[in-house]
Formats: sequence, structure tokens, C-alpha cells
Amino acid sequence: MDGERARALLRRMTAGLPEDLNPITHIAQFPARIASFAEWPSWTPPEVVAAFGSAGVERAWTHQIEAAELAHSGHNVVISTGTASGKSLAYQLPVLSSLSEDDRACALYLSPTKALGADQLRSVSSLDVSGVRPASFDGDTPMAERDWVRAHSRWVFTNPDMLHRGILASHARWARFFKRLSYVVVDECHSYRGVFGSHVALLLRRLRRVARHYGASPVFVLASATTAEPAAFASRLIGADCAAVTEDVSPRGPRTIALWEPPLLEDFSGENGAPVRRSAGAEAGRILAELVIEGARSLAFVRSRLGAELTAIGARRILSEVDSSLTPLVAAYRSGYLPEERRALEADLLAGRLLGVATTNALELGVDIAGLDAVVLAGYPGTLASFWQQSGRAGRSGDSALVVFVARDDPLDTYLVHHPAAILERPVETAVLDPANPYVLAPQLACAAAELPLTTGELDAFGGEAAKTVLDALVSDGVLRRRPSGWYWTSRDRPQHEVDIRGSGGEQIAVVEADSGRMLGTVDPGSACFTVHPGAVYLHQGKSYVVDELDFEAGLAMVHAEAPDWNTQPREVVDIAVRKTVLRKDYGGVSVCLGEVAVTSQVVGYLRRRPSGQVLDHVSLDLPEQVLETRAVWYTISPELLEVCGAPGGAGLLPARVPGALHAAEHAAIGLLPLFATCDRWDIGGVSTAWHEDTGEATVFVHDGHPGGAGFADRGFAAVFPWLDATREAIISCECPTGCPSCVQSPKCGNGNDPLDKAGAVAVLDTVLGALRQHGAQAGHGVDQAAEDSTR
Ligand SMILES: Nc1ncnc2c1ncn2[C@@H]1O[C@H](COP(=O)(O)OP(=O)(O)OP(=O)(O)O)[C@@H](O)[C@H]1O
Repeated sequence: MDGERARALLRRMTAGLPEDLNPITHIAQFPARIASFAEWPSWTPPEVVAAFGSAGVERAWTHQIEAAELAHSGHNVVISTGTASGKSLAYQLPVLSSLSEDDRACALYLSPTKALGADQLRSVSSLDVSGVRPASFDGDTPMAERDWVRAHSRWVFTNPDMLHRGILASHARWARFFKRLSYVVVDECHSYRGVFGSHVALLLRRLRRVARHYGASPVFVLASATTAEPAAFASRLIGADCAAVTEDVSPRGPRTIALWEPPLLEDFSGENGAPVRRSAGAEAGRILAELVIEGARSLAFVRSRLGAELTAIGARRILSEVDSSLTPLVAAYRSGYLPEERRALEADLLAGRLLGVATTNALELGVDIAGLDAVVLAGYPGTLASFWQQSGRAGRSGDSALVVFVARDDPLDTYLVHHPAAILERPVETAVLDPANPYVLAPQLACAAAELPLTTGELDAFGGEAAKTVLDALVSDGVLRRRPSGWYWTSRDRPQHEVDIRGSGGEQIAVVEADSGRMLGTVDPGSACFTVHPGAVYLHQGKSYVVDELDFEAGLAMVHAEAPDWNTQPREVVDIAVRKTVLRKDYGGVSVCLGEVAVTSQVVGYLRRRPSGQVLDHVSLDLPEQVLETRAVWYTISPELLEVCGAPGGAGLLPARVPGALHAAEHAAIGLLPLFATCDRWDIGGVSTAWHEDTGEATVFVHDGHPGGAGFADRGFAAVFPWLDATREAIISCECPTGCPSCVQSPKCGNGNDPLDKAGAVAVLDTVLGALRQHGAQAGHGVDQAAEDSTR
């Protein structure tokens, strides 16, 4: 597909629309890049050169050799280059060379998803270097094969979950492997962020420690999407120095990126009469159908599992009206499907039996699906790294490609489609992780002690003083025992099975069809009240179910097949208490704080809505309260600055307007924080109040959604000025009169988005920004990563 074809496709998608209804807000062309090659290093065994040759790789690109040379000479290295830039070869070359030269050496490969691990195993197996016996060891590996892998495989492909529960927990059974471990490959390492990233960082320290116990000191080779400061991030992730290779010289075809804002719907309005746009998922379904009609192999990335199902249904419905033989060419793909279903879908997409797939980010990472002509992103995927990773799925084989980014009806997406530079010209953010989070450190240290007693000399690797404090607490809770020689795990049970490194908060809830007893999938316990509360509509493989019962004790959500013509949206009430103020800055009537908070929330009911967004009614629920101990950033405003007849430069609001103004400012701020904090709006929450008991003033809180926090609130505090400035900009650049989902309405508001005062929010933000500007705080607080650490 040349650039002209991409533009023709775009014209087809917008044919017949008057100019003022054209959804495309911006088109960017990215030129092609010519490859630069380097010689195979002299240490490469001929067998390995031949293996790459028969896989079609005659010469390596310069960045691949640069990374391989560093690894071969014993340096940990991260290769951080674009999608499809051949990062796999950069680690395969040193690893296969080492395994080929030394017939006892072993290697470990880690990927964040099973799909990627399976794909990389296929790639290494097809190279067929003698004696390597690559094998996967993950949740899908049959029990009968596991002993064989432990005894014979020299390159084991696994994921952090299995490393944690299945390998480190019984390391003695892996003694052969650990003794000879020469390389650890950490693929797609930028995805280790937030709570999961913090767990993986500590897991890798546990891995290095166990390897050391058996006398091995493996070299780490990490692969990452392009990101800012890859060396610093990778060093932080593995807990050791790491060099970086960042210059990408792989060839690339031209790429067309279109930014797309769905039109406002004319026939009806949303909550509180607000104008609503067509949903990004529905729009992506229409675009996907057009692409399939044109024979373009395409992926649509949709933010939620439900969204992926709906987008596939939407595309199929359109195709069935045009030509029913095209309908089977479209499917949905997401985690929560059973492994066999996922493998079959991957194979169909690879073979071209499917042309359009609507997927969650389960297909984002690495899966080498070549020859995609187009990618549609329904909603900003939360980080620029993901944005480029997902768009990079198109045109992998060097062909040109079309990428369409469809904005969701929310403040961040609206901001992005109207400020293309914020998406197309900004460097990719560094992933945020915090291995010092005590909620992560405590279970990880318990696991480490259960693997091998922990000694004082090892504490530095786990955070020094922070680790010592956590260990003391574990001893006084009776979890560990302190002896002169170190800290010991005393129970017979293994702690690894109790520790959930994905941060989803405990055992998954199984979704089961009551009539047949068939398990449809799983959901996180933390989100169960939202997604599978009684009465919730739950979709699986295009079929609709309604939840009858949610039983936390049994870990079950019972459902029955039913397809009502509405969907459901939960409603929640939230309260917040300040436990400790860690940092505070005063700006004359405005203060900005960072600290520890307790957030109490309860799902109290749900709205039933037509697919159009029209609200049918509200149904009450009686579900348990949940308390989250986490971190928050908040600002307070004095009554003088807030209210009418107050200080000059103040917001001048009548008292009755204050709650709506703060509430609207809070929603928009939650929407925009992901631009600065590498998080998803669903990873954070907020509370606003005209008078808060703990601060004694009007306060807007934005808090992390995970126990102990994942560093997001800390980022918000550090970047408070640019963050609130972008928040104000997002509100004023929205054309609606009194607030809509594109600016101040929130999809997960516990109060049905009421009250909301859009103009009041701008006045509040003007006041806060004015106070910060007056005190020279435009650049934020300049709290760098090191300073953030020291606040623990
Ligand atoms: N030197 C090379 N010459 C030609 N083709 C190559 C070379 N190196 C890698 N490739 C091919 O480029 C494609 C992409 O490689 P690979 O999947 O390793 O990229 P990646 O950077 O890991 O991508 P991702 O961003 O998905 O992780 C593969 O089909 C691979 O065979």
C-alpha cells in the first residue's frame, strides 16, 4: 500500500460528508527510512549465521549488532527501538551464539504476555540451532511436559507470573538450569510499569539472587519500545547497570497517521442533556468494515474487553449488510478467552483467514503478525509507548501503512486530536515504577526469604532502609523470623501462590454460565463490582450474558445468556481521608500536596443505557465497601480565592457553584493526568469537595488506584503546573456549552456527573494556575525520580 492508497482509503471513509462534519482533524505523513547494515561479529558461530540466513536475514542492521556486541562482552543492555526494528535478532544473536558454543549454557526468556512468548518461541524454534531445545514453561504447558523442560531445555520461554510461582518458588528443581544460566532476556520491558512493574523489578532481583546462589551471573538483554531514558529505566528494573542502544536504522515504509474525532450525535443527548459523540468503538467498527471491504488486513485496538467485542459485532453487522461472505473475516481477540481460542485466532490472522480483528492490548506486544495494512486505535491507549507500539503493527514488513487514531469522548482524547504535536511530536515517556512501594516490597521480600534466607548484605539490592523497615514489620507480624544469620520464612506453605504480581488484588473471579456450568472467562476481583455486579451485561465472543449473582467468597459470577437492548454502567460513591501529608507547597491561598490517603468506595447501583447512550433507569445494589490505602496529589483553595467578593485574581464563584466547579475540574484533571504519568485514567481516581475535613478547605484529590500507589500521584505532584494547564486547555477547547464527556464529564463518576460547572472549573483552574505562576512554579515542582524515592 503506498501513501496514495492510504489517502484513498481515508477519502472512502469520509465520502459524502460535508466539510464541517469531516471527522479527520489532522493527517501526518511519516517518510520512509533506508536501512543501514553491519557485518556479523567475528564471534558468531557459522551455524548461527546460517540459521539467520535461512530465515531470510542475510545481513544484520547496525543497531542489532551494537546491542549484541554489548551483551556478548558481558554488559547488561537494553535495545529501545521502534516496532518491527528487529529487536528479537538483537538478543537471539548473542544468546544462540553462547548456547551453540557452550553446550551446557542456558538462557531464560521473559515476556509480559503468553501470546508474545509463544510467538518468540516459534521464531527461535524455527532457527533450529542444534542442542538448544527451546521450550515454553507457562500456565499452558501440560504437567507431563514440565519435567522434560526442567531437565533438557536450554532456552526456557516463560512470563513473570510463572517465574514467580513456578520457577523461583521451586528453584531446587531447576538447579541444572540456574547453574548454567548465562542470559536473561526481558522482552517488551517498557510494559513493566505501575504496580506490575514494581513487582517485576523485585522479581528480577530475586532471580539474580537465586542464580548467584547456584554460581551464575547472567547478562540481561532487554528489549523495549522507544522510550525516554531507557538505560535509567532498565537499570531500575533489573537493579543493575544497563547500557542502551537507541538508534534505529531498520528500513521503514511511509506511514500515514490520521487523527479522527467522531461526530456529535444529533438524535439524542447523554447524561444531564450533554451532547454526545458517536463512541470510538462504534466508529472503529465502521472503519474496520471499510478496511475489510477494501481487502486491507487490519487490527482495531479497543480499550476494553467489552469494547473489543462490540467493535467486532459492529463491523460484522455492517459487512452483513454489504456482502455477507465478508462477515466471517472479522473477529474479536482479548485476554480472558481460553488459550485454545486465542491460538486459533492468532493462526487465522497470520494466515489471512481473518482480515479484521478487534482486539484489546492483548495483541499489542510483539506478536509478529506481518503484512498488516492498517491499524485503528479506538481511544488513546494510555501511553505514547503503547500508541507507537500499536500503530507499529501496521506495515511491519516495510510496506507503507495507514493508522487511524479515533478519539473517545473524553478530555484526554479530545485534547490529543486537537493538539497533534502532543501525540506525534513528544518523546515517549519513561515507564513509572516504584520498587520501594511497601505493599509490593512486603510480599516480595517474603517470597525472597522463602526462596533463600535473606541476609543483611542482600538488603541493598531490595532498597536498603525501605527493605529493612518492611522486614521488621514482617517479623513483628510473624510472617518471617529474624535469626543472627538472616530473615527466615517459617511456614510450610509457599508465599508465591498468595502474591499476585499483576496487582489485580487476589484470586480471579470466574465467570460461569449457570445452566451449562461452562466457564466463560475471568475478571479481576478489584474490578468485579464494576464489571460483573448483579444485573451487569457481560459479553463473551459476541454473545451477551446477564449476571445473576456475584459471590466473592466462592470467587464466582454466575451468568445466563440474554441479550437485552441496553448495557449497564455502575455507579459508585467514594470518600477520602488524608493519612499523612508527605510533601506540601504553599502558593498564597493555594496549596499543593502529596501524601498517603485512604479511599473508601462502594458500588451502589448501575445505570441501564441504550447503546446510543440514552439512560433508561438507575438500579440500586447492595455490595460491600472497599478501602484502598494509596497515595494522592491534592490542591486546596482558600475561601478568599474561591468565592465571590474575595481576593483579586480569585475565582469569584457563588458558594452554590463551588461543588460543581471543583467536581468538573477534578474530572478533567483525571482525564489529563495520563499525559504526564504513564497511567490509564482507570488506574487513578479522584474526589473533590467544597470543604474537606482533613484539609479544612475546598480540595481536589487525584489518587492512585492501587494499594500503596504506583507513582502516578507523585508524577502529578511533580508536573502539577503543566498538568493543570493542559487540563484547563482541554476544557476551554471543547465546543460544548456546559460540559460533555469530551471535557468535564467522567465515565465512572459515582454521582452521575452531577453537579458539574464547566465555566466554574475554568475559573478554579485559572486561580490555581495564577497562584502557581505568581510564585514561579510553572515548571512544576521539579521533583525528580530520586527525590520521589526519598519520600518513602
Ligand atoms: N537484519 C534484518 N534484515 C531483514 N529482516 C529482519 C532483520 N532483523 C529482523 N528482521 C525481520 O523484521 C521483522 C520484525 O522483527 P522483530 O519482530 O524482531 O521486531 P521487534 O523490534 O522485536 O518488534 P516489536 O516491536 O514487535 O517487538 C521480523 O519479521 C524479522 O524477521
